[in-house]
Amino acid sequence: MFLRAGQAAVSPLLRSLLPSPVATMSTGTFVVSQPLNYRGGTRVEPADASGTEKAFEPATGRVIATFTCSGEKEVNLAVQNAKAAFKIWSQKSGMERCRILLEAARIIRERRDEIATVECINNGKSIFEARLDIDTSWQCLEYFAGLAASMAGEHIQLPGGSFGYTRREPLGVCVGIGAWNYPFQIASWKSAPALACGNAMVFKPSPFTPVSALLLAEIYTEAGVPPGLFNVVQGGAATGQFLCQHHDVAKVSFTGSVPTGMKIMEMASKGVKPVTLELGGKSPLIIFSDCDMNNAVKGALMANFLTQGQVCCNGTRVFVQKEILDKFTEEVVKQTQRIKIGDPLLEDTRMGPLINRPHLERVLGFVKVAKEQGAKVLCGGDIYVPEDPKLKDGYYMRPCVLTNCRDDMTCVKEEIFGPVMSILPFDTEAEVLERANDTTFGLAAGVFTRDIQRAHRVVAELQAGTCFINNYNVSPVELPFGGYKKSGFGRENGRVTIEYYSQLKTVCVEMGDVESAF
Ligand SMILES: NC(=O)c1ccc[n+]([C@@H]2O[C@H](COP(=O)([O-])OP(=O)(O)OC[C@H]3O[C@@H](n4cnc5c(N)ncnc54)[C@H](O)[C@@H]3O)[C@@H](O)[C@H]2O)c1
Ligand SMILES: NCCCC=O
Repeated sequence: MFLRAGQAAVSPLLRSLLPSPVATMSTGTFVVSQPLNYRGGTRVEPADASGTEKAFEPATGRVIATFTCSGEKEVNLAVQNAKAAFKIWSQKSGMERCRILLEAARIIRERRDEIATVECINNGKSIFEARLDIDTSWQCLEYFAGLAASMAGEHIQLPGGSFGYTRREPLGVCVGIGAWNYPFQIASWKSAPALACGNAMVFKPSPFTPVSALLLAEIYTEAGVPPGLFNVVQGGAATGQFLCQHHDVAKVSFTGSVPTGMKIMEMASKGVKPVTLELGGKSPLIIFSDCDMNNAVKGALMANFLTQGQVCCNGTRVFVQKEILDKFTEEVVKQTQRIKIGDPLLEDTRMGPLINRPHLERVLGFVKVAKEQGAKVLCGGDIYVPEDPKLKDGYYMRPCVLTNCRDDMTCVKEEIFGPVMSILPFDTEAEVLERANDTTFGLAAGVFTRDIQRAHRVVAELQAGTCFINNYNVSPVELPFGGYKKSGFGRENGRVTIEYYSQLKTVCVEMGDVESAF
């Protein structure tokens, strides 16, 4: 589908979310007037409320939706619907589930542009990036569709012809709670393995980005899942708490900050429910002097400026070996200054606005504190006002590169979650490893070097769940993703994720007589 810059065609699916008739979407025009909850295979207004929220278009600062946050009654209804659908879905064979998930993947692929457009409008990331997020979403559905058909237990021989076998069974109703930085991708990465294993899901998006999960729900229905298998409840902390405390919920998969993750774990512990926690990070990126400089510079930008720096696994502590510090820094600054900031729906934009005004101010506050603590701003770190008048109330800033950084500075220790890179010089491998690991987080890490032995030696020592060698922030769905230390536990993607959405039953079969102790 070919689109004019700043515009996207609208399919019937999306038109149902919009005031009709609408032929195209462009920045400053999108409004959602339809209900944003999804239950029992259809959009619904929640049965009760725990407050209201507004969702914004970060590019313009406009309100695009005002919606009711779900109360306990609505959460109960969503869980009941999921329970009913679970009974049907869990009885299907892996092949049957596989076919439906493949159909959902096909629909996402077909509607890639419109889903990406909604993501771009509600989140602020560039359309270029949003499309890549949608790609990793349908790929994830395809991947787990494939695994659905091949999930199997073991057969174990025992003495005297007796034997045992294991069955991999679904958990029941799983809850997914998402962050705002990858709204559609997070909903897909949680629901695809959950559904592939035979579970049902109630998903709660971030109240900042409520829209795209609804598109996923409609796609699942169109692909043929039973009504109620994937439900969406909107809301903030209160709605999330009703979900986590619900006695019919078997598992909670959470993506968000460490403080919220700790609360989720505490709530889940009361019902002895398993949790997956995908939390924050402050990841190191180590650039050795023998690196390929071009790739290392590109890697540093990939590690810091995707989605306006609002990426959990970003490599924001960029350790550079002293011999190449000046050359590397000069090139990173040059390329950072070239990043095209502006209307995220334009094809050549590579950096849109941050998620909202308070977050923009928080990120700018980190830059201010960094300066007070002695860091030097080499570029950016200030508000950017695009020329287009309709963007004047958007939440834009210039991407920032800091030098003169020390390990004890706030900008080096805390997750900023914005486009702020801290450059830190180092001398030796042993020294940089110790400094890289000196953090309570452990989500990701990266190393650039041409020395293959050093690369593997270093990643073996890095305390991080995902390590990149000579690249950064690529997300193939075949690879497990998740954290060490306070960045959480459990994994998303890769074969191992099946273990986090299923339980193992052991069946012991006696072929002889019972040898009783009595
Ligand atoms: N590791 C990962 O895969 C990953 C991916 C994306 C984002 N993140 C992290 O997410 C954070 C940014 O996202 P955020 O600001 O949306 O995080 P957040 O913790 O504020 O909110 C995340 C979700 O939790 C809900 N929530 C808040 N309080 C709750 C409570 N008491 N009970 C239940 N639910 C509650 C929110 O409504 C939202 O849906 C960053 O720290 C980032 O690193 C991690
Ligand atoms: N593409 C994966 C990013 C998840 C973290 O924010």
